[in-house]
Amino acid sequence: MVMNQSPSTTTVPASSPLREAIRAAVESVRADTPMAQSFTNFVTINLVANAQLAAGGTAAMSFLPDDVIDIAAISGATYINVGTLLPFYKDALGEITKALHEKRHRWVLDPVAAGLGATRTRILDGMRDVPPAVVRANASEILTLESMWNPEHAGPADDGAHGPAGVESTDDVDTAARAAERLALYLRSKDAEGLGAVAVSGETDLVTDGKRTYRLPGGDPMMTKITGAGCALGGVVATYLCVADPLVAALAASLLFKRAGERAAAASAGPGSFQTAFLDALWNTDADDVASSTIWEA
Ligand SMILES: Nc1ncnc2c1ncn2[C@@H]1O[C@H](COP(=O)(O)OP(=O)(O)O)[C@@H](O)[C@H]1O
Ligand SMILES: Cc1ncsc1CCOP(=O)(O)O
Ligand SMILES: [Mg+2]
Repeated sequence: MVMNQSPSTTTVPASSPLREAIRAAVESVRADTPMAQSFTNFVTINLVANAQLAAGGTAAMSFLPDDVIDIAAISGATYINVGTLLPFYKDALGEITKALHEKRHRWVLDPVAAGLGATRTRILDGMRDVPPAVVRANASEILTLESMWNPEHAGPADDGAHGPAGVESTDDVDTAARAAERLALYLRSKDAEGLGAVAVSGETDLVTDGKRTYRLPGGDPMMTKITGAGCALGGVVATYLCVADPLVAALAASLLFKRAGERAAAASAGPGSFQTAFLDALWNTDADDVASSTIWEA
């Protein structure tokens, strides 16, 4: 489906500091091969690592708190995903996120299935005071996490929200726009440098730092027919976070995925070949392709 531009948005000009920053992030990852470690779910862990490599970075997966905290010292950023919960996660994630916050080490959270089950809620609630630099999630997860974390939560501004979902979204991206902006402001209020961003994925992605909000059309519905496109996107946001600020990292990764999804759909015949084509497309999509993408500013 082709998404039309809303009359209330403008297109970010072809030549702009934002596009230059996105281009620089993509080039810098290709040139410097930064490492972003992950504590992620065991369904999609392989795709996350391969996507990070295909974007030009490197990967390291770990689940032992001491190890994750030690690796943070040589990792440009960390990716944390709560998709598949194991008994030890309850204590491990609290210990890790507290240490990352104390070290001012930047990390990305994918709150997979936020709102589903008391244990996941307890784990995410435990991150409220030590939050990440970037939250990357689908619309339902953003709506749930924002209402859980933000003391300024404005109530029913997100009319039409469907509440907690499984790993798939039951809400559209626009429904979560205000919540994403409030969540981004909350992240920034907790960051030592006042930086933070939220990336909401869907048919048209939304990326915001709470003050500026961008919409990124494109991609392909086939991206929802493989497991882990969202998780891999979170991992690649962490890869870009090694070299760029949270807003630019979230934009660069989201745009790379949109362009790669389009290429992969054109080159594949179904979910199996799409996943392979998608990794190839991440590898073959260059900084020009990413930085010249359509970007609408709200
Ligand atoms: N209907 C769609 N059309 C085009 N791209 C999509 C669509 N749905 C999701 N995507 C893309 O797929 C990737 C994963 O997003 P999403 O499926 O929302 O995440 P999650 O797997 O966490 O629910 C993102 O790059 C997003 O832009
Ligand atoms: C199927 C599944 N179950 C727990 S985590 C997970 C993967 C979710 O991946 P994504 O959020 O990228 O769709
Ligand atoms: Mg997800």
